[in-house]
Amino acid sequence: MEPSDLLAALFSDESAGAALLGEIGFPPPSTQTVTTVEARTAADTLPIPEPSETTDRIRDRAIALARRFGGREVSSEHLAVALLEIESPIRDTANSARLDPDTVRDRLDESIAMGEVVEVDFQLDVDGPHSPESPTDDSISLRRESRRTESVDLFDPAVARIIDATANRCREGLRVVEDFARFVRDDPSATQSLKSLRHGFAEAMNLIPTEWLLSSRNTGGDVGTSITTEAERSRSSPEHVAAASLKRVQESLRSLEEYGKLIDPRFAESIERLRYRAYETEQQLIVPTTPGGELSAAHLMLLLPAMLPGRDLTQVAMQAIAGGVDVIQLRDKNANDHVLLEAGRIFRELTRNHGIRLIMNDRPDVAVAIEADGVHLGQDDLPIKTARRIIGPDRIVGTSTHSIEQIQQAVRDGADYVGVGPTFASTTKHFAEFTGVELLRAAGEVASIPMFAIGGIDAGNVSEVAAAGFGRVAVSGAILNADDPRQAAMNIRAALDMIE
Ligand SMILES: Cc1ncc(COP(=O)(O)OP(=O)(O)O)c(N)n1
Ligand SMILES: Cc1ncsc1CCOP(=O)(O)O
Ligand SMILES: [Mg+2]
Repeated sequence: MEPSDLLAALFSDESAGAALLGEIGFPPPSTQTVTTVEARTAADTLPIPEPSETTDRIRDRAIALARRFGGREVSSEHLAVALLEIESPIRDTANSARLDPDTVRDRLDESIAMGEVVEVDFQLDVDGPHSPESPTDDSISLRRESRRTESVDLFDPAVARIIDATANRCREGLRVVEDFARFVRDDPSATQSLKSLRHGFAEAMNLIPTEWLLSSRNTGGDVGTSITTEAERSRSSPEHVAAASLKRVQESLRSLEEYGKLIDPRFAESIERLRYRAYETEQQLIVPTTPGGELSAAHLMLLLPAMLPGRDLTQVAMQAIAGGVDVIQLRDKNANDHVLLEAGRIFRELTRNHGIRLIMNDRPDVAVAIEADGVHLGQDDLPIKTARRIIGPDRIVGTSTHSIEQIQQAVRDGADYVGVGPTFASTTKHFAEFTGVELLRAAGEVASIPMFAIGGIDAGNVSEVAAAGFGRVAVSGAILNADDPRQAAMNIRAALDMIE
C-alpha cells in the first residue's frame, strides 16, 4: 500500500478529510484511481496489500494528530494532515502547490473551536480478511466502521509533564554518554550505537504530539527541579559521570514506557526496545557486570566495617569515593553472615554505580555471594589456591605480607596484589611491631604486582609512604573517623598522585 492509495481512499469515500484537502486547493487524484479504489472497497474479501514503511509513518502521525486535536478517534481529517506532513510524493505535490499543512491544522482547530464533531468516517482496515481467490494487485480495503482507540484523557497535563520532563532527562543523559564514548573511550562502535539510540528515541517521541507536551510544560512550578542530592553533585571520574547518566537514561526510559502505556501502546513498545538497547550499551561501555578485573589503576583502598553506630556508612563511602577512594574493602571481624551479606550488597551496588572495585576481607564464600571483585586473605586465612577454587579464575585475590619473603611467596602463589605492613601504629587493629617504611622501600625492588601500604596511614604521614616509592595505600581510620571523609580522602590522594 502506498501513500497515493491512502489519498485515493480519502477521495473515494468523499470523506471530511478529502473535503478539507479540497478546501485548501489540494488537487484530487485522478478519477481513474479513485474509481479503482471504490471498486475494491466494495469487495470485502480482497487481499490487503502490505502497508509500506511510509504508510505506517503516515498512520502513526494521523494517530498522534488525533490525540492532539480530538483525543479519541482517528478521522479522515487527521489522515489528510498526516499525508501533507510525512515525506512522500503526496507531500511533494502539496509543497509544489505551496500548500501548508499548518493551514489544514488551523482549519481543524477551528472546527474543534466551533464545536464540530470530528468523527471517524472510515476505517483503514489493515487487519482485514484475505481471500485466496482475490487478485494479487495493489488493492486496498476500506470498511465503513468506527474503531475506537483507547479511552484515556490524552490531555491529562500531569501525564504530559511527566513525559516532557522525562524525555528531556533522557535526551540529556544520552548526550553525556555519547560524549564519553566519543571523547573518553574513543570508541567508534559505542559512539555509533549511542547515536542510533538517540535517533531511535527521537523517532519514538514523534509519536507524541509536541504541542501537547509544550503546552503542559511548567518548569518553574516543578517541585523536582530544586531537589538535588549530595550523590548527584559529586562525581569521581568520567566513567562515573557516564555510568550515572546511563542509569538516568534507563530510569527515564522505564518511566516513559510505563506512562507511555496510557498514551499509545506502540510508543511504550518502542521505548521498551530502546531500554534494552541502553542496557546493552552499558555492558559495552561501563563497568563489567561480571566481577573481576585488576587493581593496577587503583590507588586508595578504604577498609569499611559492615556497620558502625552513629555513622552512615553509605554516606561515608560515597563521600570517600568523591574524594578519590577507588577500591572498597568490606572488613568486619564481628559481623554475623547476615549483616555481612546485607552490607556487601549495598557496597556492591554503590561501587558498581561508581565504577570502582569491591574486595571482601577473609571470606571467599561471601565474596562470591555479594558478587565482589575479589577477596583479601591474611597469612592465617585460607591459602590463595584454596580460595581460588571458591572464587574462580576471574576474581582478584590479595594477600597480607609483612616481609620481603612473604611478598615473593605471594607472587609465586598467584596473588593479584599484596598489602604491605603494618607501616605505622593503627587505631583499627593492634600490633606489637611495625614493618615501617623500610619494608616499603625494599618491596619496590622485588615485586611488580600492585602493592598497598597499610597500617596507620593518614594525611599526616602519607608523604613518607610516597617518599618510599609507594603510590598505593589501604586505610581505614583516617577516612572512616574523619569529620569530612571526602576531604580526608582527597588529602591522602594528593600525596599519592605525586608518585608515577
Ligand atoms: C590491603 C590489606 N592488607 C592487609 C590486610 C590485613 O589482612 P589480615 O592480615 O588477614 O588481617 P585482617 O584484616 O583479616 O584482620 C587487609 N585486610 N587488607
Ligand atoms: C587490617 C589491618 N591490617 C594491617 S593495618 C590494618 C588496619 C588498617 O586500618 P588503619 O588505616 O585504620 O590503620
Ligand atoms: Mg584476614
